[in-house]
Amino acid sequence: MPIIQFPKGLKWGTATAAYQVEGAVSEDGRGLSIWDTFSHTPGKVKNGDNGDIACDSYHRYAEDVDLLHQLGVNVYRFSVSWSRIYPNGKGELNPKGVNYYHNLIDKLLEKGIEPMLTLYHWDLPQALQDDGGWANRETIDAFILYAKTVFNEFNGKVKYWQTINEPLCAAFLSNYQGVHAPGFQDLQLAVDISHHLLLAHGRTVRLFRDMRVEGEIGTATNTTWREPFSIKAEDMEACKREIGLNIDWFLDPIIKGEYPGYMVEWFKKKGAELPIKEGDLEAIHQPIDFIGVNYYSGNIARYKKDAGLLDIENIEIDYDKTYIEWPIYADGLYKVFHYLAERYGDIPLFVTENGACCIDQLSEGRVNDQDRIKYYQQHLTAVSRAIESGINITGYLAWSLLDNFEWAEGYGKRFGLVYVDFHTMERIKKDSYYWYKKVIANGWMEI
Ligand SMILES: CCOCCOc1ccc(-c2cn(C[C@@H]3NC[C@@H](O)[C@H]3O)nn2)cc1
Repeated sequence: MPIIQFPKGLKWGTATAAYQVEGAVSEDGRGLSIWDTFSHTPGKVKNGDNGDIACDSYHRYAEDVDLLHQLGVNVYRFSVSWSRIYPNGKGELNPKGVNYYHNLIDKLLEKGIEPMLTLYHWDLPQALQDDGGWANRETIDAFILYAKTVFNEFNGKVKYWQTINEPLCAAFLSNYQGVHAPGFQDLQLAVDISHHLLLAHGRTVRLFRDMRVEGEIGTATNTTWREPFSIKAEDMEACKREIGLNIDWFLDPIIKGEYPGYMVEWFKKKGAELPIKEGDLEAIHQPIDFIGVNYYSGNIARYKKDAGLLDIENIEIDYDKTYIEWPIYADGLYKVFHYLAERYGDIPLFVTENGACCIDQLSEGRVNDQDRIKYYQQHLTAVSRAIESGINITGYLAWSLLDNFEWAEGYGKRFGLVYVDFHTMERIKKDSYYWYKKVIANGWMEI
């Protein structure tokens, strides 16, 4: 059996997000978020699922940290619920909310696990949405107040920070496709919000530097790969647009100080223009310490007139797919790494999400998820190939520690290394948990 070796200094961990695991949505002063509103709106989430209880991690965080400790990780990525800290998004601070995250972080540090804190993982306080949400530039000011509070509270304890998780989803799935909260379907709105999210990111990084907060700050970027069906220019351009919307649209302004011209023109053709004001690009263009890479899937694709936002169609050849219907395309992750390095230079890349949704059958207290193990083997091989090729990859976080609330898909789509019985909240380690534990302990894997 071939052995794939990983560098000794590679960080290993898992990731979750507040609304997907915490529950306790009305406890200890937490205010409503847009995902509370959205998930309680009939027809928005499969099976009418919502995050009211989720994995009950608000009450079971010590148990979750024990699972992390037994797994042997050295990093745990979680997000802070903005509306636990500021129930109305701004104004009165909620000390019980702050205290919850001190307890979680202290428990992690006690077990020798580095917290990676995501400031925004899609759960905008509903009170701010009522004032226009991310479409309103004043929401950026509220975010800066919230970020300043979090920096002040956890500086010195937290060493890894991420600003906004997957701005593509927060802008376009939420305001163009309408499949995520708050559920609008307006391209100009989505483009405006993508710009405001980048402004919030840039001003937060500036604040982080001005406050001399300890540690490193970075992004959490959606990434994907599209291999052109042919070398025809129209096919190659279509694939560039899909990759470009995920990566270039969000990372070019941060790292290059400008939007990708070909995408600006594309959106203009579709009737949407960027709301750039004097000084915006300078505010966004702040040096970051790492690019957070979130990767799940890729495909072969070709140009198709008027197909979706980008005039592109996937060629559904018989790739194996995960249970959420995403093709398994590990070579795409390898291509993404090289794309990022060629476009942005040697900025450290930290895989902050990668994982598989599988049909997890619990039988006699065991989940034999060989399909998930195979997915991880394939994608960790891509990580090793890239490192061997000289790409600066510093960490890898599996999505996710726990089965959790997978947004509009609800609880039926399980990504966890740990199975959660959502009736009893019992946590049951899957076979992939034991496999990942061994990879972390050994620093190598068999394929
Ligand atoms: C305009 C074109 O737009 C099409 C993009 O369509 C999608 C759909 C879904 C995703 C998607 C979903 N996930 C999993 C979550 N990541 C964060 C964590 O909370 C996980 O639950 N990652 N990416 C990306 C893009």
